[in-house]
Amino acid sequence: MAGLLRVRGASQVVQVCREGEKVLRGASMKDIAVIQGENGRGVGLVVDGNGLIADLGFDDVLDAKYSDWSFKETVLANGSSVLPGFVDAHTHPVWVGDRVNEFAMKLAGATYMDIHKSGGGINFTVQCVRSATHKELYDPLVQRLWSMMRCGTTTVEAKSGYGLETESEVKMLEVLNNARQEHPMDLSITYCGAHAVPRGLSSDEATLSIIEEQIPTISDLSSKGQIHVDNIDVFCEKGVFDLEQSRRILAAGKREGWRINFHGDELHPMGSGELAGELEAAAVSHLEEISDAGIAAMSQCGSIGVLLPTTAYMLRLRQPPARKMIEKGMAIALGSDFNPNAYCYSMPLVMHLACVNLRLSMEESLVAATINAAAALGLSDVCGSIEVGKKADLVILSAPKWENIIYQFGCHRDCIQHVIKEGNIVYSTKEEAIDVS
Ligand SMILES: N=CN[C@@H](CCC(=O)O)C(=O)O
Ligand SMILES: [Zn+2]
Repeated sequence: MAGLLRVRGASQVVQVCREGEKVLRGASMKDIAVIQGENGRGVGLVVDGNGLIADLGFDDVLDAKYSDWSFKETVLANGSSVLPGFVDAHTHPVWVGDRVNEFAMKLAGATYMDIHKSGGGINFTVQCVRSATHKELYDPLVQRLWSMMRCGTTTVEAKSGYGLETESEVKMLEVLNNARQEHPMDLSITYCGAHAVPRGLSSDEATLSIIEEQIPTISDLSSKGQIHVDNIDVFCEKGVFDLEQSRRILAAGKREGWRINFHGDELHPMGSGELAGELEAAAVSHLEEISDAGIAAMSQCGSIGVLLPTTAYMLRLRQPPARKMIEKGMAIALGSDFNPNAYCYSMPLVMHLACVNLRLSMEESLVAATINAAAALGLSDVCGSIEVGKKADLVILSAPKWENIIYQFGCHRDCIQHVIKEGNIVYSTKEEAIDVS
């Protein structure tokens, strides 16, 4: 048999879960599955010709079992830890136009909405994206996907939302679809035409244009196989789209078969958690201002809270009540929220912030950045853990204990040795550890 990859000599393989769990809640978030090497016996795994995990365990056992397999490559993990590739459950990676000046404004006391109202924020990016060509959007997107991959991310949710009218939203979705074909990163694509109210329209007029024009056009293009959309998103926020407008837009997206995954309860309590329960949303992001009733509704319907510690940190917001969510049995995931307001694509840094500011343990952070983030995107049957039959999406560290990827904050460049996507080595700082046969 011909396999794609053999990884051997690791100190530990951090599976995260091993019983085919689709999502972890409550106390089970603390109890991650790890195969630990012992007494000089290394551990590793076998990847089949389709890039899927065929087996894992002690090297001597795997060597005997797969002695008649040949492998395209072997990674000698050399006493280091192997983790699942990270899943980033919330990003805005398609944009042009520099907004570094807004950081100084924020440090001087401006709020997110002050910047938005003064002509900066989303509407500034919208202006730049509307006048950009396909290539001008595609090239930086691809660079950003590589940057994310070098931080260990192998699957990412990616939104449109800087077009806010049909032609430019379609352009953004086309750019994302092209990247999905051409880049090794797995993308879950989200239509976010309700990211802001475009200049010149009221929020009611924008709602109508989304429901009567944008969604039908995108739906038509997807039924012709020209673009693919996985999720629908709305920025449900005071001064943007209110609860009723959000309900109408999300319900219209749901009728198209798109998964509901929206921005809610970020700056003001909007009742977004409760709306998620009513619409059976797959996920809601931010949730700094979620109510107790919202937590109960999301726990009840299995909707996943995607927490974004970079944004709460950058904007000095109240932190989302992550401990309460876990106690109440609500599933939580993590995302980087990479966008021109919060310029961070590093999931290791996101996990670190989640530990310090959201008070998660390192195990809970890892679960939220792998299997639960995959669940938020409906992908936890194919990625998010190291289990037989799943994609061989892996991060191999330079350290023997996995916790280093969170502890060594800002140091992922030194801590990550190899990133593997479906059995192919896509990034490596240690070429000499790769044996090509
Ligand atoms: N809150 C709304 N959207 C983004 C910000 C996008 C932007 O400022 O460009 C977020 O998730 O943080
Ligand atoms: Zn966002």
